[in-house]
Amino acid sequence: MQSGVNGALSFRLQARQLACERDDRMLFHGLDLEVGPGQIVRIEGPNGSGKTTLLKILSGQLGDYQGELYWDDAPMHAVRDAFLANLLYLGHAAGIKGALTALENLSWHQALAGEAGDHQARMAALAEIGLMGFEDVPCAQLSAGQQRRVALARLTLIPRLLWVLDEPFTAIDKDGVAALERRLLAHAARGGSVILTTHHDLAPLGDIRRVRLGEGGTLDAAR
Ligand SMILES: Nc1ncnc2c1ncn2[C@@H]1O[C@H](COP(=O)(O)OP(=O)(O)OP(=O)(O)O)[C@@H](O)[C@H]1O
Repeated sequence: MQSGVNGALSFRLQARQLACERDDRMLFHGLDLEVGPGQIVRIEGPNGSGKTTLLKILSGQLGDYQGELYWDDAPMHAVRDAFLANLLYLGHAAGIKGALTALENLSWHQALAGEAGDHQARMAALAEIGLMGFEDVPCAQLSAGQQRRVALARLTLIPRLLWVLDEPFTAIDKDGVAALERRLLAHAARGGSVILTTHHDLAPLGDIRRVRLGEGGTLDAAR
């Protein structure tokens, strides 16, 4: 597996026969999934069907499930650090600290990711996401959509092959949705991959695959 988006890429996240139960209810079972360079996978399903739970399992945040995860054909537990070095996870909540400014939040996230980063790059990322002029405002004073935009600036600042995005379009306006769709496609075109959930009706996102979680643990996979 190569770790640079600009290099020749070959990586693979595989899930085999995943199953997860919550409160005596099977969210999903028998789930096989494979994601590699250039692919976008959308996890679909009604509220409570297990989409967030699945994304957390796939991003290594939960251990209480059945089945196996592999990164580049190696069991996840054996290559966890290498996997995490290639992962960018954006959760359902924006993950922004309200007391910090947009710039400070980005510095903080870069530090957490082990990325040095610089002021100029952060300013450019905020400009790209439409937040020029708001860089020194405490995020608690930004709107929900602006806070989400600060979170999304991490996609620019923290280079990772695999993006796992839980409802990334939440609170984003129409232009922002279109810009994020373009960004996802561009990431895939450069050889990255995306696993996402969204309740939005998206424009066709290239060669997107869909995995649908249903009530009672049913599972459909369709293109
Ligand atoms: N830590 C937990 N402990 C117990 N039950 C949980 C836990 N986390 C989630 N659940 C339950 O698992 C089910 C699936 O939750 P999850 O958040 O994965 O659904 P979702 O498909 O992402 O829903 P939504 O579309 O509303 O975001 C829900 O019924 C939820 O109550």
